[in-house]
Formats: sequence, structure tokens, C-alpha cells
Amino acid sequence: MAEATIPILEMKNVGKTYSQNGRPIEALRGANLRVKKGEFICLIGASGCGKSTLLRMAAGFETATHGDNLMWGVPISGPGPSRGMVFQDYGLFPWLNVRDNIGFGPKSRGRTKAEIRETSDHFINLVGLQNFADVYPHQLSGGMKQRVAIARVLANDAEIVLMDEPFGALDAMTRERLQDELVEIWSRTGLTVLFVTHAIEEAIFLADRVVVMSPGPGRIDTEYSIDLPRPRDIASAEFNEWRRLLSSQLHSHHGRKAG
Ligand SMILES: Nc1ncnc2c1ncn2[C@@H]1O[C@H](COP(=O)(O)OP(=O)(O)OP(=O)(O)O)[C@@H](O)[C@H]1O
Repeated sequence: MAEATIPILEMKNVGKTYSQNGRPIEALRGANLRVKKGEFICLIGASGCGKSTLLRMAAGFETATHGDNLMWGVPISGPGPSRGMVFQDYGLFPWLNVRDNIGFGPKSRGRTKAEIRETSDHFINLVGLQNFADVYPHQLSGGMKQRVAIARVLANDAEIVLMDEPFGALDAMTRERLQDELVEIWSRTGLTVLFVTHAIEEAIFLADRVVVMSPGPGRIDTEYSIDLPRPRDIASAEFNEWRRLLSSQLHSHHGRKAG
């Protein structure tokens, strides 16, 4: 099969049962997901529906209890640099400047000084931080930290970036700015992104495809391709139509009428 037709990430009938004080907790049942290279996928759903579990399985931090969890058709057997996790606090090393944060992965994999410099400069340019290479994380804005975090996973050869509610704790204005920046980096780099969120609007703004999950046990319910042109206008009638549709779908899971 040609590479283009193999999904970068594929879950086939994946289930996950945790054990909590000897009691089984079925976090995920029968999940099927195909992610194509370059797609931006948002996972959305009520608390406890297995979003983080699914993301952590894609990262290789968790193993499936049953089913197949594949990258380029090969079983994922543990964490690896090709799947880069970006954490809510960005996980930057405060004692390293931007260049050294980005060069950390290549350095720990034994690359030469010249190679590390070339790689970090390449990704510094890619995310537009040329003037900030020698600056430390505490001197950066939230948006810049995000750019460093993404450049760092890219410099580590990530093909897919996994993000678990990275903007969950931010005020609305910062959040909107970071969403804009993320879409801009994604469209420029051809990255594949799997992004967990609770926020309907965020999912519609970011995603090519929104995957709606539901709890008890966690499962994938429905997928929607968001066919709105980019950059997306959150005030448009079409955007509102998506907001209404997803809201009513999510609220149907816990019996509340969508407003
Ligand atoms: N390490 C674990 N051990 C035991 N149970 C777990 C573990 N991780 C998650 N669970 C349980 O699995 C279920 C799914 O959790 P998960 O964190 O994947 O959901 P989520 O949709 O990401 O939730 P939230 O939106 O609140 O972060 C929950 O019932 C949770 O309590």
C-alpha cells in the first residue's frame, strides 16, 4: 500500500480498562479512529469520556487493553519522538534559552554541535523566533512559549503533535491568540495535530475534523468534518450553525437541552 493511503495514526476497535483499587474502570470501548497526515483533529466530550486516555495511547504512554493502536500501520509500543506531546504548561526547561530548549532533543540523541545548531536554527526560523533565540522562557509571552514547545517537538522529529487541553487554563483573549498562532504554525508546517478540548468553539475554530466522544464507558460517538474556510470567522452564520449542532449533540449525552 502506498504511504499516502496509510493513516499516520489508526486505532482499530481500541479499548482501555484501568484498575482502580482492584475495580475495573472501562475508560474506552471500541474506539476507531483514522488520522491522515496533515489533519487537525479535535477530540471533544464530557469529562471522563476517555479523551486523555485516547491521547495518551496515541503517545504510547498507555497500552490498549484490546484492539490495534498503530502509527503508519505499525503497533505503537511506547512513547517515541515521532509523537510529540505538548503539555498545558509547555514543559519548557526554564534554565535553557530558546535555542537550547529546541536543541534539547537532538542533543540528547547525540547529534554533533553543528547539527544541533542547524536543526535548532531551522525550527527557530520556522516558528518565527529569530529574535528570541537567546531569551529564557520566563521572558516569553504565552504565544512564544507555545511556539518554542512546538518547535521543540518538531526538532525532535515529531510527525504528530498531541495536545491535551493546552489552553484550558487561559483567559479568553490569550486563548484566542494562541489558537490563531497554532493554526498559523499548523498550516505552514503541514503538521498533524490531535488536540483535546472541552470547548466547542475552540474545536470548530481549529479542527478539520471534530471527534465527539461520550462517557459511560468512554467511546467515540460521531465525527464531523468542519468544511468552513480558514481563517474561520467565529461570528459567521455557518460557524454558529456548527456551534448549535455540536452543542446539541454534546448536551444530549447528559440529558440537558441545548440552548
Ligand atoms: N490512570 C488511571 N487509573 C484509573 N482510572 C483512570 C486512569 N486514568 C483515567 N481513568 C479513568 O478513566 C476514565 C476516562 O478518563 P480520561 O482522563 O481519559 O477522560 P477525559 O475525557 O480526558 O476526562 P477530562 O475531560 O475530565 O480530563 C475516567 O473514569 C477516569 O477516572
